[in-house]
Amino acid sequence: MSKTAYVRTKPHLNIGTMGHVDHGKTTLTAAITKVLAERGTGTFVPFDRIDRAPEEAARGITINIAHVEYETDTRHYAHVDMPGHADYVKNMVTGAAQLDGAILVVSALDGIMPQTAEHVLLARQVGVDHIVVALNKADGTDDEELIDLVELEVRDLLTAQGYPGDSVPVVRVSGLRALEGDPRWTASIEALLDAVDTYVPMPERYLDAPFLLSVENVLTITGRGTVVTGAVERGTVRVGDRVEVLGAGVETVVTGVETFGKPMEEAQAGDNVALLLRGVPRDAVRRGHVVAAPGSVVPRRRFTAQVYVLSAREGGRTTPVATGYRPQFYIRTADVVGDVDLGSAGVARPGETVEMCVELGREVPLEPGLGFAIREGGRTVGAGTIHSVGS
Ligand SMILES: Nc1nc2c(ncn2[C@@H]2O[C@H](COP(=O)(O)OP(=O)(O)OP(=O)(O)O)[C@@H](O)[C@H]2O)c(=O)[nH]1
Ligand SMILES: [Mg+2]
Repeated sequence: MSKTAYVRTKPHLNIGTMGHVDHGKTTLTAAITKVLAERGTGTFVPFDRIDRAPEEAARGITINIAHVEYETDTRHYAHVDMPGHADYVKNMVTGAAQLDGAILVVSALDGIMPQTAEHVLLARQVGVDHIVVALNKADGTDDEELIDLVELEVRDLLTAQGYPGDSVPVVRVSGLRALEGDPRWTASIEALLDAVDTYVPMPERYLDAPFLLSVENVLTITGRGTVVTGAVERGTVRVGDRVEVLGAGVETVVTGVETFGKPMEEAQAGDNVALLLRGVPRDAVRRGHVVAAPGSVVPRRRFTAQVYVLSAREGGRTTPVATGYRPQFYIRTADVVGDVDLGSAGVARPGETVEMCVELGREVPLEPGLGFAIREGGRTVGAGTIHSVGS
């Protein structure tokens, strides 16, 4: 590989924008890259380059297209811009699973909307412990009291979902005006980035654990082979390492490691990477498969979990679920059907937290503490954490 190598000079964190459709996530993402490009620690990524479809970008070993990278004075960030449309919550779940922190984008003009609440709930469930709020479109009104009300509403929502709503940073911004170069609003983006830098702590990285990466995307590079992309959940990986692809049932060797198109000597827990795998046919690997150190994880079908069944108000079901219920389970990047057994209780009503036994339709690597979402007919109906794992 002749490209400039990635040099690890600052701690790396994964961050993302989430929030209701049209509240300005992509505009804000573009504005952040513009402000940092002007500081000299990033490259400007225009709106239409962030918002394009993944198929259009499947060239070279590259990261999932919704990712951009930038640096502040103290950190290197990979930033994923998550779509707000309900159909894309699945991406949100799997994307959020790897976030060290999130920027919740709420339009100051519209306030919290159904997907604002859904994303916060999912973020909580998949273990995103730190949220910074961008009250976007603050250029659209002079009515500070209106924005104060929206801020209160957002703080209440965060508190209700178990976040410290009173102390979460809430920054009034305008992605659009900052993109246009308006100094007042450029400063608002600086303030947002400072809040992210200081409020989101550097997470603990399990570098000594056996390597594990859950596959987000699979690409083919003509003449070179199959590439998988995703975030390294734990451990490290280098060119020449043997790995197992769970789900595909193959063991192979990593022949290339890159981040944002730059070769890396070693990828570590927390890094967003692309791995070139020797001799693995393109159609053998899928999103949801797990690449891991050989023999380090055992795929399972059964587990017990504590599950919160979303209320109708949160976009969940209006009727209870019962033993025999068969929804989709979103675990890491996998999407698997599963049979629910509610034991002696037999039913769970929307708004309740219950214990359940689940038997998945196929084996996936499972472990206690792993979070997941339950989806049905294109919407999230539950969120849980695995307690114990069976056969
Ligand atoms: N006035 C104003 N409009 C904005 C601002 N940010 C975004 N917009 C407008 O809001 C609309 C939606 O912006 P996007 O950035 O596409 O929103 P999004 O959240 O990425 O939308 P999805 O990806 O579809 O969920 C566009 O017309 C933007 O120009 C802002 O700060 N102020
Ligand atoms: Mg968008």
